[in-house]
Amino acid sequence: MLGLPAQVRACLFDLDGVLTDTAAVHAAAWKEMFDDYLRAAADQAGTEFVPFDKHAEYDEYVDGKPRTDGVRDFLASRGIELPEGTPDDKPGSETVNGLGNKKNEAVLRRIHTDGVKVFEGSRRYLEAAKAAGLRRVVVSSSANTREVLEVTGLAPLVEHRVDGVTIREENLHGKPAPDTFLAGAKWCGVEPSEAAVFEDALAGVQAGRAGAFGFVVGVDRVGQAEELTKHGADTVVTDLADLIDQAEDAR
Ligand SMILES: O=P(O)(O)OC[C@H]1O[C@@H](O)[C@H](O)[C@@H](O)[C@@H]1O
Repeated sequence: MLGLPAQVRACLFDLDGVLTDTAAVHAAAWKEMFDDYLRAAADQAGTEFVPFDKHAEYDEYVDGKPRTDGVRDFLASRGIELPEGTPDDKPGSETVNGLGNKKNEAVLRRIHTDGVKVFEGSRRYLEAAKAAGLRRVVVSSSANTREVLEVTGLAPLVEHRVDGVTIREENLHGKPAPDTFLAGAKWCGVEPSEAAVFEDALAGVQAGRAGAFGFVVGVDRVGQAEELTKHGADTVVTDLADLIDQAEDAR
């Protein structure tokens, strides 16, 4: 059904880059924050400023992960370790939370000024999944999931959210650990083998593989089909509507 194996009863959708065109918005906000930090650090140390690469470094160290994991993992790749701080640290203070808060200001500013675009093929897929009686949960690392689902009008198509707020409140491991997707399947009352994961991030398909889900759909928005397959995708599409079309063609 809908391009999924017959045993699948629940769909676990990532948000940024799968349902909404917000992966690039996040990447740009990360770059703005990291470049300010790296430039100031290089000035202070008298070393060369090496900017954040919003494609290669974003995909490898940041994409799909909870905010503080993204800060920590990227800085570690540059040999930098900062104190954790606390969630209410002033945006821009030199802690993992302070830098994360600054990135959040940047992403919210961009969301409010530029708006959020929904991938129409994804809206069509959500509607088809609802009509087919499949369970529908959004599983995202973003603490801004609720707001994004509301401003885009996708909220009524989604039954439940496991997001950055849930991760913090319930102390879950973020992607690439499978915990958030497992929580989504549990909420639906299905086994992981009866759930399909839809992901555009390498950390996300990796979580799908780690949780032994019934099917992992890699959504390739940036030309990384091969990497998605290597990290755990069972199939790769460029648009969720392709799955509907493939299923119709196969009839
Ligand atoms: O900073 P937020 O909105 O809580 O989002 C955390 C992460 O959420 C993921 O969905 C995005 O792929 C990442 O780019 C983002 O950094």
